[in-house]
Amino acid sequence: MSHNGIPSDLAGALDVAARVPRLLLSSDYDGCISPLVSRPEDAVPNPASITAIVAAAGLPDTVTAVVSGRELAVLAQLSGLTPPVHLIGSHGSEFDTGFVAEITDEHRSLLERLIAELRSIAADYQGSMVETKPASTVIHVRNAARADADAALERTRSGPATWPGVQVTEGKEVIELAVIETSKGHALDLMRERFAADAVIYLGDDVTDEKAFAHLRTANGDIGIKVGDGDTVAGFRITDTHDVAGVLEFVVAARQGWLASR
Ligand SMILES: O=P(O)(O)OC[C@H]1O[C@H](O[C@H]2O[C@H](CO)[C@@H](O)[C@H](O)[C@H]2O)[C@H](O)[C@@H](O)[C@@H]1O
Repeated sequence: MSHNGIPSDLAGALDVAARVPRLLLSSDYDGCISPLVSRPEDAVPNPASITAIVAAAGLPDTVTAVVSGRELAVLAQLSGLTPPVHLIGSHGSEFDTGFVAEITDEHRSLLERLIAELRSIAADYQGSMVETKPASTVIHVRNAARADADAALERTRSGPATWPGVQVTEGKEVIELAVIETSKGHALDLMRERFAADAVIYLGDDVTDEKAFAHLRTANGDIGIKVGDGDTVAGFRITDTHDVAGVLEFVVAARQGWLASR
């Protein structure tokens, strides 16, 4: 280990990435900037991570982004982050300019049926609940007894998750059913191109973040950092949200030092 729980190989890679002409520093929200909690509406960000992201956004030629599964408005409210930090919601499909794909009446009608079906499933399993977003709905089972949680998830998998036109994402004690395709990887591609970033750093903890890791160009200096356990294609791993703050602070300090020395 070297700095703040950051493995030394990761610290070395971050030190190189911090010296590129144009850097995109990006992260997932839940499980990275905020610890996972029982109630989604209580997901408060780690203040150290917020301070570091805001500091990075104020540096020359440094773009910052939070790419979340959350609805954009909720992400903005929970994180408290504002421009120049870029917020991208709905698993990479919802920008401040709107959704990357049009949400049609047909999509909205399918979404209404999905919400009704998930609510009917959740009603049968104490502790489960349904979250609604503009292009998707989520069944949450974190607060249900294990057997109830498993049964609710299985009914979702074998029921509404099989309906035509439904995009399924399994996450941490959740299954999300969307009516449009989403990809954090495409969101990173768009950001990279828009800001002509020479390197991209991305931190994520969940299955949905694997699409982001898969779009990184690690041979060119991009860095993917998996937070916590689980299979991943990311090149590096750290333990928890405290380490996320450590990584963000490390990048800010390294880039400030490099910028000052030029
Ligand atoms: O892409 P993210 O920013 O990580 O968002 C993914 C999902 O996060 C939320 O659910 C997760 O966090 C909750 C609060 O800590 C937790 O209770 C739940 O079990 C987790 O799965 C959010 O509610 C979802 O809408 C996001 O898609």
